[in-house]
Amino acid sequence: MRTAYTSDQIRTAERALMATLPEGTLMSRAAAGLAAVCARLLTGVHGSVYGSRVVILAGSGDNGGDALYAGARLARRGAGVSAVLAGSRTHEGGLAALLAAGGRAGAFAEDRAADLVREADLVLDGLVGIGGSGALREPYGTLAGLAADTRGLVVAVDVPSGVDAGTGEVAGAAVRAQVTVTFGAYKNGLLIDPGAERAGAVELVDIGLGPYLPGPDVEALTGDDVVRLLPQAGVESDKYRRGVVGIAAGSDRYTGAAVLSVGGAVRAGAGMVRFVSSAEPVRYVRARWPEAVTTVLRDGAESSDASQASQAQGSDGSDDPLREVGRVQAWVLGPGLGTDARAHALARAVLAEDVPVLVDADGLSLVAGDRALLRRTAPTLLTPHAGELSRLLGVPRAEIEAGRLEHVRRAAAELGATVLLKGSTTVIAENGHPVRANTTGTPWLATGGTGDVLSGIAGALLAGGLSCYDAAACAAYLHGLAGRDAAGGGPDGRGRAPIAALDVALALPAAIRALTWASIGPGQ
Ligand SMILES: NC(=O)C1=CN([C@@H]2O[C@H](COP(=O)(O)OP(=O)(O)OC[C@H]3O[C@@H](n4cnc5c(N)ncnc54)[C@H](OP(=O)(O)O)[C@@H]3O)[C@@H](O)[C@H]2O)[C@@H](O)CC1
Ligand SMILES: Nc1ncnc2c1ncn2[C@@H]1O[C@H](COP(=O)(O)OP(=O)(O)O)[C@@H](O)[C@H]1O
Ligand SMILES: [K+]
Repeated sequence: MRTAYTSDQIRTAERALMATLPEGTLMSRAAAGLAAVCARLLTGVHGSVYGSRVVILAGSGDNGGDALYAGARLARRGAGVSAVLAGSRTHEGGLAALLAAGGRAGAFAEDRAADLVREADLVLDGLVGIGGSGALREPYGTLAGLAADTRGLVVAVDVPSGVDAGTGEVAGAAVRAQVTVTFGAYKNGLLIDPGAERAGAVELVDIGLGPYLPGPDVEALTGDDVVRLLPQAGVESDKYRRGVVGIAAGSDRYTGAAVLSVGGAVRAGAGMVRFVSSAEPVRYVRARWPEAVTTVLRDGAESSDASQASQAQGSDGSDDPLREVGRVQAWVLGPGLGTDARAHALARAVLAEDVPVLVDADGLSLVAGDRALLRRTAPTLLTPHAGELSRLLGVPRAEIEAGRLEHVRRAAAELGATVLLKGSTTVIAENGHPVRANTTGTPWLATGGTGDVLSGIAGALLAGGLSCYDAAACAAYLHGLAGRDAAGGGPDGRGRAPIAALDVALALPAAIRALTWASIGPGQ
């Protein structure tokens, strides 16, 4: 598990640790770790530290201090180090160390800074760290812009300047780093977009903070965590014990969503999928996924697919749309369902069942219009994208995208459900737990229908016995991994190409296999 913290949590832990150490020890550890990473990167881009050009963007606080001390270490190894002093003041010890090591420093002047940054092999962003707040003020904003034009690498110190360390929010200009060297522990903003995307690859330098950290504010599953949580097939398994997932999805207008949701469930390892819908989507689902057991709903009544079951409309004339469907351990409700009266009746019936229900897409619109549907005893997992959450919370979509952490938490609290907010970083909130941020995925997943696949994956895991919180996090992880694998290729697997949603479902077993192999190793 990767754990992350707010700035306040980090500061409290740092204070407790500092009280046990001679002054300056932590900054010295931080600078040593930072310099070691920079030396490795410089060797990669320049061939050696000696003779390389390093430019430090130094702000007024300790973040600038870290950068200046690290710069001193690099200067002693023969790098040409220049610092642009951008703040109203400068960390005195750090500046003295740099100058003593042969580095140079000068106050910010735009033309000079632009020339230095452009020609640098490595730009060290020490403008602000966890002490930053709000949009970057000048000249920091200008320097963040200049860093984008360097031909060298940009390395952020602790967090990319302009990224809110506690939330990942970016209020204006922000540094975009290839590598962020962070101290003591991950900060939330390194795991959640837009901040995560600005951070690039994150390297954690241990400064001894571990014992002083509280429970995390945000966490991210690793591949090993996912393997440990995933339901396994064993000798005692049968299709019922492995978990039957019911999927109520699709309409005559939207048949594809149903095919994709069922595909996600089939390929993620459901013991069995029971699919309920009107005639058209049932036809498509049966053609693509013969594994699914289907039930056709017609005109307020239902009749089962001739190949799978008998006539559904009972002699008692009951209008329970689920009466003939058979038992399931969890439901997926919503992809392509429509929002008409019949969809509403089906939603009411599914949400009345005493099993976990995942609500997605049109199911979320129905719930937004009738919150009473969420008054249930069994757990509910909602999987909105930002637009859907905007309707559920009555908050503009842009605000949700800019503040994903705040809004996913608020949704879980207000709606009394587990909430998985989709997007460039998928985040999952459940009251009383750290928010989980997903670290897999690729922007190529931004294509119609991939969310439907996700609903099926999570539904299969719910039916397999995982809690909403674990099912959501594992599904997001596997979905991201399968998306990446489907988009990837080429000799080293690092090529990227457009994908279709069905590719994600098809890539699932191989992605799970590779993950399991990596986690438990061959021969287990
Ligand atoms: N504590 C520890 O044990 C350890 C801490 N460590 C390091 O210390 C870092 C935290 O240092 P910190 O507390 O000095 O804050 P920091 O991030 O440098 O910036 C604060 C200054 O920035 C400014 N400023 C703020 N917002 C701004 C904006 N939007 N736009 C422009 N300027 C803005 C503001 O200054 P002012 O406005 O007064 O000029 C404020 O005073 C941490 O990230 C890590 O790198 C490591 O050495 C390990 C041990
Ligand atoms: N920029 C992005 N980077 C990574 N993943 C993304 C990005 N944009 C969207 N996704 C993922 O793609 C999926 C899209 O789901 P959704 O918006 O419900 O689409 P649809 O309704 O067409 O199925 C989600 O899992 C989401 O997290
Ligand atoms: K920084």
